[in-house]
Amino acid sequence: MTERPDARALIGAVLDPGTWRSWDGPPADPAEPGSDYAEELAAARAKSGYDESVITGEGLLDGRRVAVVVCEFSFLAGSIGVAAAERLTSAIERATAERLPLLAAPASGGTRMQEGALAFAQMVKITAAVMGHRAAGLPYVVYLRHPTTGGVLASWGSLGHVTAAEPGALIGFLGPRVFESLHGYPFPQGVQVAENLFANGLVDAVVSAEDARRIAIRALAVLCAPRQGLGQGPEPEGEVGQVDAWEAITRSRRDDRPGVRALLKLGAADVTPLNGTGAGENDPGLLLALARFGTAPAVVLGQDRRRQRAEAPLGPAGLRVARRGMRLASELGLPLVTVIDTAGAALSKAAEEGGLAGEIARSLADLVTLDAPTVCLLLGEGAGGVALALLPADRVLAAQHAWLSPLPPEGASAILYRSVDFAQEIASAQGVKSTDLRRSGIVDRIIPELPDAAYEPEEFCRRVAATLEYEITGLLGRAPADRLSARLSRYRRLGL
Ligand SMILES: CC(C)(COP(=O)(O)OP(=O)(O)OC[C@H]1O[C@@H](n2cnc3c(N)ncnc32)[C@H](O)[C@@H]1OP(=O)(O)O)[C@@H](O)C(=O)NCCC(=O)NCCSC(=O)CC(=O)O
Repeated sequence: MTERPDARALIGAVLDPGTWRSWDGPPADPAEPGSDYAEELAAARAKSGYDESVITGEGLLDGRRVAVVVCEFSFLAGSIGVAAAERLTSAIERATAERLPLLAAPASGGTRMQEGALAFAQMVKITAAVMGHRAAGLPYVVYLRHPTTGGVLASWGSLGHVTAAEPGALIGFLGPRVFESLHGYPFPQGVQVAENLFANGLVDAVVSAEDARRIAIRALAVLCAPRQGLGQGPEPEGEVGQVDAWEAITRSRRDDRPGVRALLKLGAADVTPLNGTGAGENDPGLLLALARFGTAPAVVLGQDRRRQRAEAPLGPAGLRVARRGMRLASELGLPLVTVIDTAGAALSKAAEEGGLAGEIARSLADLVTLDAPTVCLLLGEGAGGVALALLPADRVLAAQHAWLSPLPPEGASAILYRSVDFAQEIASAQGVKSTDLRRSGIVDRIIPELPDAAYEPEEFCRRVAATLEYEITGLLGRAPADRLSARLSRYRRLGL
C-alpha cells in the first residue's frame, strides 16, 4: 500500500493545482499556560507542522468552487477539542453561507481526551452545522481516512450524502487499543475496516486518495448540476402497436432483456453507484446511483433484475435503500427516477420480520409526497407490492413489454382457480400490459421496443434515456407546488 497522504497532501491530490486557500486564523489556545496540555500542544505543533488537528479552506475541483475540511492525524491523533471544533463549525457555516458543496476528510481518535466533556459535547455543534448545510440543499461528501474513530465517526463522519473510505483504513466507533485495555482481549479482526463497512452497506465506496478526486468530480457533476434553464428537447416518438399481455410477460422475463444496470451503462453519464442504506443494510436487488440522462441529473433507484435471485429476492432492506435515495433527492432537490423490474418480493420469515409490508407502505408514502420531481420507469416485470412501492410519480413511463400486476399472473390464477394454469387469461383480463396501463391512467407514456428491447439493447437504452431526459426537464420547468398537487390529484382521481 502506498503511504497515506497527510492533510495537505490529500488536498493537493484532490483539488486543482494551486487553487487551495486556507480559511484558518490562529486557533484559540484552550490549554492553561504551563500545563502538560500546553506542552503537548506545543510539541504537536512542532512535530506535525500543523497548528491544529483540522484545517479548513476552499479550492477548485475541476473548476468548481468547493469548501474542504480535513483532519491531520499527526496532530494529537486528529482529535477534536474546542478550537478544532470551532474551526470546523465556522468553515461549515461559511460553506453554507457561500452555497459551496462541502468535502470532509476526517482521520481522528475522536474527542480530545485532554479537554474532556467540553470537547465531547462539541460534536453537537459540528453536527448542527452539517445539518444546516444540508438543509440549505447543499451536497456533503465525506472521505473517511485511516483511522477514523469515536465521536468524529459518530458525528460529521457519518452524515455524508455520499461517503467513501480509504482502502484498509481502520474505521470504527471504539478504538481497538482501548477496547483491549478495557476488556482484556482483542477486538475481532476485520470488523473496523473500510472494506467491511462497504460489505455492510455503511459506506458507498472504498477508494484510494488518488481516485478520490475523480470520484468527487463525478459525484458533484450530478449533485451540483443545474436544475433550471435546461430546455426541453423534442417530444420522443411514442406510438406502439397492439401489445398482447402474455407475449409482453414472456418477453419481459427473457434473461437477455436489458435492466437498470444496462440502462445506466448504455444510456447515462456520470454514474456514481451508492451502496446500501448507509446505515448497515444492503440488498443486491436494489440499485441506487447518481446519474445524468443528457442534461438531466437524477438519483436513480432501480430494481436490478440480474441481482434478484430465488435465494436473494428483493426484501425490506432493498426498500430502505430505495428510501435513502428518496431522501437524497428530496434534500438536494434532485429529480428522482425509480425503475420497476421485479418478479416479486421475498416471501419469507426474514422479510415478514424485517417489515416488508411496512416498508412498502413507507416507500409509497415517501414517494407520493416527495417534493422532488419524480419519474417512474416500468422497465420489465412489475409484480406485487414491491413494484407498487416505486410507482407513484409525476410521470410514469412504461417500456412496451413492461407490465404491472398485483402479483405474478400465475399467483392470480392460483387465487381464483387454485391452479396456475389460467395465468394467460388472467393477465389479459387484469389490464396489466402497457397499453392497458396507459388507458387506465396508471402510465403516461409508452416507450417502443423495436421489436423487443432484448434485440436492440443499446438503441432501446438510449431511447429510454432520451425519454427520461425529456420528462425530467419538463418537470423541472414546473413550479414544485404545482407538480406535487398534480401528482396527488392524479392518484386521487385514478379509476374514477
Ligand atoms: C485512533 C487509534 C486507533 C490510532 O491508533 P495508532 O496506533 O495509530 O496511534 P496511537 O494510539 O499511538 O495514537 C497516537 C497518539 O494519539 C493519542 N491519541 C489517540 N486518540 C486520542 C484522543 N482521542 N485524544 C487525545 N489523544 C489521542 C495517543 O495517545 C497517541 O499519543 P502518544 O503518541 O503521545 O502516545 C488509537 O489512537 C485509538 O484507539 N484512539 C482512541 C479512539 C477512541 O476510542 N476514541 C473515542 C474517544 S471518546 C469520543 O470520541 C466520544 C465518543 O466516543 O462518542
